[in-house]
Amino acid sequence: MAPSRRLQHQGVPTPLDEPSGAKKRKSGASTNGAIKKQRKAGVVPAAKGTLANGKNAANSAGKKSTKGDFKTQQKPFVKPQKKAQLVEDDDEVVSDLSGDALDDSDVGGADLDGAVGGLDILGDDDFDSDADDFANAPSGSDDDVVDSDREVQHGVWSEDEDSDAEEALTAANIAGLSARLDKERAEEEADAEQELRQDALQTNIAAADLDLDDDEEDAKKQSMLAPDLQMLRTRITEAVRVLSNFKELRDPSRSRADYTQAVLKDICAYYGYSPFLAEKLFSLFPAQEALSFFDSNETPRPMVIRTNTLRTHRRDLAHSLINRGVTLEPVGKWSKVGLQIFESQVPLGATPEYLAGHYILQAASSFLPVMALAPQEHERVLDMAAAPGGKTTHMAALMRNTGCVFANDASKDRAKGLIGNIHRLGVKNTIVCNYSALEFPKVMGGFDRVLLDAPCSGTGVIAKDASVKTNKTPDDFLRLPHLQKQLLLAAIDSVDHASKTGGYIVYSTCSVTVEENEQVVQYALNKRPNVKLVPTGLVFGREGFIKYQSKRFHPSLKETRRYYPHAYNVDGFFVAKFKKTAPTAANAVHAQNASAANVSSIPTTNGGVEAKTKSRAAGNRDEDVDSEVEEDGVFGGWDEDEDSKYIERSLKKQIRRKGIDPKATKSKAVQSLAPKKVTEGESSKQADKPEKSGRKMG
Ligand SMILES: C[S@@+](CC[C@H](N)C(=O)[O-])C[C@H]1O[C@@H](n2cnc3c(N)ncnc32)[C@H](O)[C@@H]1O
Repeated sequence: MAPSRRLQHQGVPTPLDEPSGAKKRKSGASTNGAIKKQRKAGVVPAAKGTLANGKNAANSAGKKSTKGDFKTQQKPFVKPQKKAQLVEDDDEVVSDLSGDALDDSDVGGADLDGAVGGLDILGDDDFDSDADDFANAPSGSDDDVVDSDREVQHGVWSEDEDSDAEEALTAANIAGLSARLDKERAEEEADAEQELRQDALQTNIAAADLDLDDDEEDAKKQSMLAPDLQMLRTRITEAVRVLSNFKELRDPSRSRADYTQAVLKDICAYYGYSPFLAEKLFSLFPAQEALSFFDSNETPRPMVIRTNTLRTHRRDLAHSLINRGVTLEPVGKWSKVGLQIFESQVPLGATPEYLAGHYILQAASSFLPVMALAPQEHERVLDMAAAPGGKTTHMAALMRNTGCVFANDASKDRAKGLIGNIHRLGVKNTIVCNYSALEFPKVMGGFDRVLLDAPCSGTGVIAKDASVKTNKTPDDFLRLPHLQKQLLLAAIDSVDHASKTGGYIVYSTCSVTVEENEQVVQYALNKRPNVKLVPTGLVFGREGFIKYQSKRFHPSLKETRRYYPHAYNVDGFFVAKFKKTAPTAANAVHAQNASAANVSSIPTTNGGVEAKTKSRAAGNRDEDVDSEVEEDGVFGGWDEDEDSKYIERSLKKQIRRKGIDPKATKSKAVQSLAPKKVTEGESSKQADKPEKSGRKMG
């Protein structure tokens, strides 16, 4: 469904197209075409070998056939007689685009950009929903450059009169897109044929036997290549149909569990998930919707760029890029700064506009946490896990480079990318720091707002990294939530409840699991009665769960928002917004310090750094994990009754990681990190007020 999806605005709920998957896999040839197309789009294929024929079903969602779908869905294109008249009133735009703002020195120079661009543009292995890989941005024909004349360039594009302007822009681009799709289709057919030949060779069918001009032969070969896919899809569709109307359609000899088990087995084979993850994700939705979710994970999301309003206006950026042969349109009415890219003749990470910091490549759903946080001018804001800086730089733009953003990340390597983006985008109100965020608010507190865009399993961005399908274990869904809970408490404790303008915390992940989202939020509500959930202010998104399997969450969890690829055509995401109403109690701070001491950050390929739970009893992590499960109870709890001996040991390890010999500095270093006994008054000072002697900034 790639092309039709790509024409949808992101964020606007779209009707589900359930049987779409069934349409997708009519033949081996279309499957091959789909695989090829996804490779072009830079999608990482899932692990091979999950299917009986040795092919990877995971990334072959039959996009080829959707070319036809796209055409039939579109109204016949009529070339616009008049050039688009665009009108814009950009709230977020900084009106003064002075020479200073565009000063080359702010751009950070080619070296820096070159060094950093990799993180932002060429993607990184880590999980970061912002770091799209546009190096493979498809290049197309020349004939789709639309309206490069001055009338369009000097038009004004109004957000408030959005529909006209958006339609005009869309129409202006659609001709090029249509032509390009035709060309792509022809190319894909050629590719598909080529791949069919290769696949046949791999499956030991003699190349000489292949006569692809012969229809009968062709059909025979195809059925030899992909019979299992067709069978699996049919079985999945049928089981889902029964599960959706179980009373009426069930075979009386089979229970719901029988059907579910069977369909999960087929889902694992068809899409390439581990049984564990397939079940976890399947259980989030009704059966039919789960299928849509799995299907949508096979389709790359549209490329999106965020206009840097510190440097330019969206309309100007759009026109510059259109003139370079980029086909684009506004991402949707919900954002004033996003542009959705359909096609580009130039690598989007190397345009002059990119190098001058006029935009950043950023997934649409990554806008949402910052929009929910809504940082205000002149505030003091903390971004706890900031690299590579998509959200930090968005915050700085909303704050119009006033106030101060502390952009922290535990990974030094990723912090380099963060610094690069800050320079390239002309951000001047930000200080970068490199702590484990668990150390806040000890490092610094008293913030008006804090964003915790937490390290997570990435189950919302499987379309970008199919390895998640197989590389997540049950242990990950204990360790990550453990870290997320501790980070969230640290975020809460770092906020000034008495802030005149703020007092807010936003928690977000690019994961859709309940363990990493509602359970973490519920944990924070349990541990910090001085916060409450408030509306995110986001205009779309599904309500968070207040009930999931045997778990029950506080009714205010309805204020949180879930984002799904199949529902909104954006990466899977979760956003919760808290308001802090009072200082954190002294005993809670003490407990937090003790608990945090038992979580250390270790580098991983997933989000850069993640938690390693320290043994709380006998140095055995499994025991520790088990005990957490017991303590978790309904909401996922945490026991602060820690053994000081182990806390101290953990603190020493922290000191060692900082390159200090704990023996040499024993008393001082350990004392400086160890939780202090404080009175209630002192505690609130410590948690809610900034420390004057902040360490290691910049
Ligand atoms: C989802 S990414 C953040 C993406 C970022 N907010 C953005 O918009 O570009 C999660 C980040 O958390 C960082 N991280 C992991 N554990 C951390 C910790 N204990 N303290 C601070 N940062 C941590 C990782 O290095 C990673 O960069």
